[in-house]
Amino acid sequence: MPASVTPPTDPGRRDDGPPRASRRQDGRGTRDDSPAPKPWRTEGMPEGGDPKKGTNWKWLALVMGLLWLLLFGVMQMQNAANAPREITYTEFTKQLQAKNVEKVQSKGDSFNGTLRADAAYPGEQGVTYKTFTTERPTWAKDDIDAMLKASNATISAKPVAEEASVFWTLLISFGPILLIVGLWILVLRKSRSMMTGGLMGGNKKKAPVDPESVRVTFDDVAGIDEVENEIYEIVDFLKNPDKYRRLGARAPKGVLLAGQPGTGKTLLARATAGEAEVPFFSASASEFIEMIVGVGAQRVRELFEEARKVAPSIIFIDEIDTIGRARGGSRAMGGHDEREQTLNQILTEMDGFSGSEGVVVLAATNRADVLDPALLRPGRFDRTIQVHAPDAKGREQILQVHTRGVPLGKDVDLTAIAKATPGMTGAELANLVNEAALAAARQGADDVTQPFLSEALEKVQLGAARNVVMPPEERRRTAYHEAGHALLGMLQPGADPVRKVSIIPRGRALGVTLSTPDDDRYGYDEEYLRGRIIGALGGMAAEELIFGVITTGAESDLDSSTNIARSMVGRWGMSESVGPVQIYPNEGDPRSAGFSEDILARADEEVRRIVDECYREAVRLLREHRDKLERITAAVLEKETLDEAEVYAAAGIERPSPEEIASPIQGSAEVPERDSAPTRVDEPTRFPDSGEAPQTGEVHTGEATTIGEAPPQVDGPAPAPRPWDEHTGGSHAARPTD
Ligand SMILES: Nc1ncnc2c1ncn2[C@@H]1O[C@H](COP(=O)(O)OP(=O)(O)OP(=O)(O)O)[C@@H](O)[C@H]1O
Ligand SMILES: [Zn+2]
Repeated sequence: MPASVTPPTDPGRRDDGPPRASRRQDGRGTRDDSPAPKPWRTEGMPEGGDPKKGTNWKWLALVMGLLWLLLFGVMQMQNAANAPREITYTEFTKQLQAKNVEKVQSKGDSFNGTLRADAAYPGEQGVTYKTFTTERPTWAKDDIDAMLKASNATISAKPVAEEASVFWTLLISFGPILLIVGLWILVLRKSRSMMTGGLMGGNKKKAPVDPESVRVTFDDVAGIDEVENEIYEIVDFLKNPDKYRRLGARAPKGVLLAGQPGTGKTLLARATAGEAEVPFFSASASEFIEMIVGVGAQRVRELFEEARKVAPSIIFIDEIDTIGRARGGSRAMGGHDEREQTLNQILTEMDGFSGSEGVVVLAATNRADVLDPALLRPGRFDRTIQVHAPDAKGREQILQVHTRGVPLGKDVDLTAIAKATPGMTGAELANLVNEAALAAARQGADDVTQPFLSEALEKVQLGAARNVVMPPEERRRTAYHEAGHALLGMLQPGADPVRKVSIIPRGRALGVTLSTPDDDRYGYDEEYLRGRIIGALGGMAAEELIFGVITTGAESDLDSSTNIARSMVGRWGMSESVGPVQIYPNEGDPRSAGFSEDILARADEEVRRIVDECYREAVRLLREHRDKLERITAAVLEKETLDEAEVYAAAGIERPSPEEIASPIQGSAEVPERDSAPTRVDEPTRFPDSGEAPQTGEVHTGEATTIGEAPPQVDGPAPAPRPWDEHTGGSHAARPTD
């Protein structure tokens, strides 16, 4: 059976095949890419309730500075007009004799005073003066007293001209100091916000988003009703806090949303805020971390501070695992200290507020299994809500939500699309609709008809076709390779039906075989898994059978088959020799989990044995059914792409009925989600990078875990996409063309 091309869903697909690429093209709310001063975004802030009062300092300083400059200027002008002029004693006596001196004040031999009428200032053309100062030579023999009296001047011992200038004097001496202090505060504030905000980017402040325009409600979230129900309690608390407070109940402080990417965790968090009509602060955990130790913690502090100011409110922290990994875990972002400090700050903040404040922290992760247990303790994220990929009904509802604003053709059958897309997440479905709408727009169509949607689905599932001409020999080899996958997929009892075989090059793949189940499957038995391995090796087996050589084209096939075999042995207890123990930990080296070299070596042997057996079986089956292989090859060479009916017809095999496929599974395997880390091919020992595994002490019932309908288990094993999802399954990597 062909290793199926994925419903392109899973978190960490390794190849760069195109189905993955479009995950983030959907509208992701109000996230924007412009540099923001704080690493979080806010929505639904009450009007005028911008808690960033601090920035007022800037204005204060600016205003103060301007005011001082203004006063200084005025003062200068006044000085220019009214400043006492220094005049000669001769000029003074002249004015006295002219009886033009009104007031005089003297101290010792210096005089200053005011004239009755402006007088021409000697020595400067066209300049007049009214106030003056002068110095009386000590040897002067004139009778100044008599002269003053004769001139009828008022004589005083108090300063005349400077009376008014006390204020100015003060201002002159303190103004600059005030200005400097103001500037200093401004600079301080600025540098602090640079540290905590725009260290790496600009400092543009983002205005709080208009509450109306961003309101997302539960109407926008489809197909995950059971999760909505769980979260509704929080909405209710935020809306009617008194109802709960009266009974002494506290709101949950933290809720962890766990689930693979694109399942709508962010959307759900926003909708929670939207439903409760409270401000929404969102940040990605990785954005807290910078190179400078302490910045992350500072940012966390500020975020909580702001959220508290406008409580009730919701804080959403995405990708919490980037900082919330168990301490000592590897692959942490940023420096170790920085990560830990940031995490500690989050824990401190959460400890610090009582639930009655009304700040609820929602966090999202797709690696709940690697989180630091400290995060999950009571009073922190003590509630985990599993958000699963939707089932067929859910997918249909999601398609409905996303086609609300799309004019659909009459022929569009959303139910059929939902059926054909097992494993796809909300984000992928949103993207599917968008791709179809884009294609329709490109062709100038009036509405989005079924062909557009089918084409988009093919593009999303298989990848966009590449416009290259393959050499005939290469094409033939690819045709046999894909036919091998397809035929084995059809021959395996209970395998997922083959949907499509194509030898049109897409992305890195030269050809693709797609097979998906009729219904969502949640668990897999050993036979089925072996069938997957046999199918995955079918391409390579066909090449060896027909051409007698093996090419590099089977790389991703080997990758996926090895991965399945490893999980069977090391995670799902399907090897007698190793036994029902889980020797491959979620992360890191199994040696560190305390397993002996001996058992690990045995596991390696077992993996080898399983893959060998499957390969031999693949070659045997293809040899036995060579006629069918030839017919499929001929058909795909002729038509390039075969759909389900065509490929079964070419092989002369009857398509299995849904009952045959979806047989109840005994002792099913939990299929883990995979880790997002790229697997290094050069590693001598590769451990399955699988994520969600049954927790220690967890009773595994062996029943298929359902996605969607079943009440989500809090910390139980999460059903997940197939571990081989990350590969374009039946497709094979491009061989070097030369
Ligand atoms: N249940 C759903 N109903 C409607 N739309 C959905 C649903 N799930 C996902 N989507 C669509 O997919 C988009 C992306 O989903 P979202 O960002 O919430 O996923 P996520 O689980 O938070 O992913 P990540 O783990 O990468 O943060 C949403 O904006 C929405 O358009
Ligand atoms: Zn292949």
